[in-house]
Amino acid sequence: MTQQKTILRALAGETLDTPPIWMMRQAGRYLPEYKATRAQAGDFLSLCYNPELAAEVTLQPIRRYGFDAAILFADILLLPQALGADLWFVTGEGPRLSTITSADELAQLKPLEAIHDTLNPVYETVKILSQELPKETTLIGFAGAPWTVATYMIAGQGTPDQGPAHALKAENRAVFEGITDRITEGTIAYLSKQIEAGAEVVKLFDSWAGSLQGEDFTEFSIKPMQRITAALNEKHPGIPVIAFPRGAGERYTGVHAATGADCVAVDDGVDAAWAAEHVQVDGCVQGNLKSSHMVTGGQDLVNETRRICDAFSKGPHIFNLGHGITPDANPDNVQLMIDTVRGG
Ligand SMILES: Cc1c2[nH]c(c1CCC(=O)O)Cc1[nH]c(c(CCC(=O)O)c1C)Cc1[nH]c(c(CCC(=O)O)c1C)Cc1[nH]c(c(C)c1CCC(=O)O)C2
Repeated sequence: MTQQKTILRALAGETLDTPPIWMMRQAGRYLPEYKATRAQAGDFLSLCYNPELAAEVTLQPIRRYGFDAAILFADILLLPQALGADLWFVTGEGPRLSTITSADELAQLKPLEAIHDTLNPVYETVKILSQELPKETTLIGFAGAPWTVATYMIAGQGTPDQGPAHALKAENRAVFEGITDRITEGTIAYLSKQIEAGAEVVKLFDSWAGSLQGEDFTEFSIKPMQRITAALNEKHPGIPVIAFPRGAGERYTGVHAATGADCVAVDDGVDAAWAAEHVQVDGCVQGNLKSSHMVTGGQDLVNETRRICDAFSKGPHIFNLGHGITPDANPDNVQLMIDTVRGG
């Protein structure tokens, strides 16, 4: 089968003259049109659960910039909510959830079949997007990886060092593993539905993988991602998986083989030349540009973009940032990055 979409070609292992490009958080608060649609929806969660408006914000950066991929507009914390956690967002601070730290609370989570009652609007967004996206644009679905989702469910919010999750892991391993297992099963069911609705690629965000030390990194970042990837490969052969164990450092080496992912996303904590030698050697890589360049722009942005393209030019590569674009970014700098990638 000949693969036309550039993102799918890179994910299949092809080295392209110009890397395809998309950007984490490309639909976000740095764009005035996003802020307008979010205001129309009322708040962030109402936007996530409104298929027409969620599809609209997903399409906005495609219209403005012509990225090679669109990422479904949703959030990694919708799955905990679907499992029964209360979820809300505090303006200027971030997410808040009801916490889960005991066997009783674990037993009260909803059964897997029930998650779709909450998540159906997300699948509806995917369906709209698969109709409305330009034919050359790849649609990426996503979920949080189990460790990262567990850190929020256990602490009830984002934490600098994921202390509460590490504490539960040390104090009550059975409950901790019960939580990560439930998230793993839920993620397989959630991503399967996204794929059935039209997602062509899925990405697992393990934003807090970096705080897992020693064996814990293998046990709680790599293994759950491997389980999810294997289950999806079996149910939906041919759908590529991108794994993003953020902050893995030198442990990025071997992540393709250990997880079975088709692509490994690297943050900005590793050098591109190092990642070419140690990570891209095993398959497609994505990421690495510091998102602060989207704020500062200028010649530094151009030089860094070129340096990353050069470092990854000998293998499959998807251009992206090392983490999400921030609200203070200048939309013109995004265009400068794209022009540099595409125009040299
Ligand atoms: C940890 C995490 C979350 N969500 C996500 C992660 C993993 C990636 C990462 O490390 O950033 C992933 C995510 N969140 C969002 C997407 C949509 C797709 C995309 O454009 O990348 C994706 C893939 C939308 C969002 N998710 C959120 C926003 C901002 C909400 C708003 O409009 O106010 C967006 C566009 C809110 C959110 N959601 C989350 C936090 C901590 C916050 C608050 C921080 C912030 O305000 O930036 C949880």
